[in-house]
Amino acid sequence: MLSAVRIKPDVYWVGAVDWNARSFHGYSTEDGITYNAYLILDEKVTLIDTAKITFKDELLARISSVIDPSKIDILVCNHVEMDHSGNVPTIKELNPNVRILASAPQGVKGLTAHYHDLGFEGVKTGDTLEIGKRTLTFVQTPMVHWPDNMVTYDAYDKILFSNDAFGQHFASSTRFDDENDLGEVMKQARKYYANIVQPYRMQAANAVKAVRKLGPDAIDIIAPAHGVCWRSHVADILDAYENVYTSGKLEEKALVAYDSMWGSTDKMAHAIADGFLAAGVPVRLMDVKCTHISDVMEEFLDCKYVAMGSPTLNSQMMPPMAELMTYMKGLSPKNECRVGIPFGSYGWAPLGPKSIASELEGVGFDLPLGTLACNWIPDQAYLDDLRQKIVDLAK
Ligand SMILES: Cc1cc2nc3c(=O)[nH]c(=O)nc-3n(C[C@H](O)[C@H](O)[C@H](O)COP(=O)(O)O)c2cc1C
Repeated sequence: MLSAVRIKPDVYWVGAVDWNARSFHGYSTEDGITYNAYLILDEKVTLIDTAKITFKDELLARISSVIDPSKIDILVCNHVEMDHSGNVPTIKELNPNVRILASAPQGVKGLTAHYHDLGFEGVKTGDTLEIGKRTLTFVQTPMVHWPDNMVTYDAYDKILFSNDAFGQHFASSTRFDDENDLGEVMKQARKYYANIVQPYRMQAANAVKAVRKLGPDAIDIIAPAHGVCWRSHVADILDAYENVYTSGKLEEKALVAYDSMWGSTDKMAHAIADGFLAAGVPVRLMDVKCTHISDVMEEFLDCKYVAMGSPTLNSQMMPPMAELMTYMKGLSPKNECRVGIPFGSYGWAPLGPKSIASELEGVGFDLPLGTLACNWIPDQAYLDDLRQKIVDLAK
């Protein structure tokens, strides 16, 4: 039976677990997804967020295990995206008098565009709403991940309903960080940041500042809209957001991502990786034929050295590399300290590696070695020289 999960007295997780989701708008979700909604039983019964429309039955079954869903008085919509708002019309149908709150003006505008005018009410940063013994405080967090995003703080229970911030795509049968392998949860939190929140680094950093402002003892639980709730590792996830994800600090690490048709660019990739290892720099080598672009971007997040390689195919780079370049540009990882190493093989005109170079330059990379283009198949002397160039660069 699908039941609600109590996360504090009178506060329940009533979301849905999408065990089989393997792609979320192009992001690979090997561990599945959850759509988290939270129910607060107070004088005014309040629901925070809903779930994707296809999980209507699961959402309603979990709510029904504690209360008749038509008794929901207030629905707080922290984010317009349909994985959270998909069942807003469902709740409205069940109780036409429900008050539906979203950020002003973007949340109200966005919900109206998605579901027509259901009488949405706008709230702004610092606005509060008494629902009984609890008072909810709203803080707008624009662009974490859309312009409408906001978080809701419940000071009575010390819960921050953070929506996309601090989320992870991680389906599990338990609802808390400490009930799961922390390494796996942190890895998914990092991948989530790298693929969803990264373009809005400053806004995410501001959201963390707003959380810090609440004070060191203000939060028992961070309850995001995806993945598990942070209870035992609140400090760890705040620290990761502050000091790793949003800090812009780069580690002495290297990523080598590439494609190859006949093995020449692959040989170059291995020589580059060997060079980094010889210089004592940890490296990850990722052939994009067998590595998803969202995994490449997770690795990319705090790498100082980024080597990207492609042979030349019909005067272009290989399409899987072009896909990665487009995706990387969208995530706008501008960082003037990042070192780019474009490389690849060609037959008669090195346009594959050259177009990689111009894409890397376009996102602000420094290219100290220029474009490393090899005509046809690299021999051992070429590979030794390439390896040495990397050693010299990294040292
Ligand atoms: C379908 C095809 C199209 C190619 N088009 C070009 C091209 O437009 N310009 C060029 O310089 N080389 C071209 N080449 C040659 C490759 O770039 C060359 O074989 C290179 O060494 C392949 O590197 P790889 O072993 O890493 O795949 C082409 C090769 C193939 C198979």
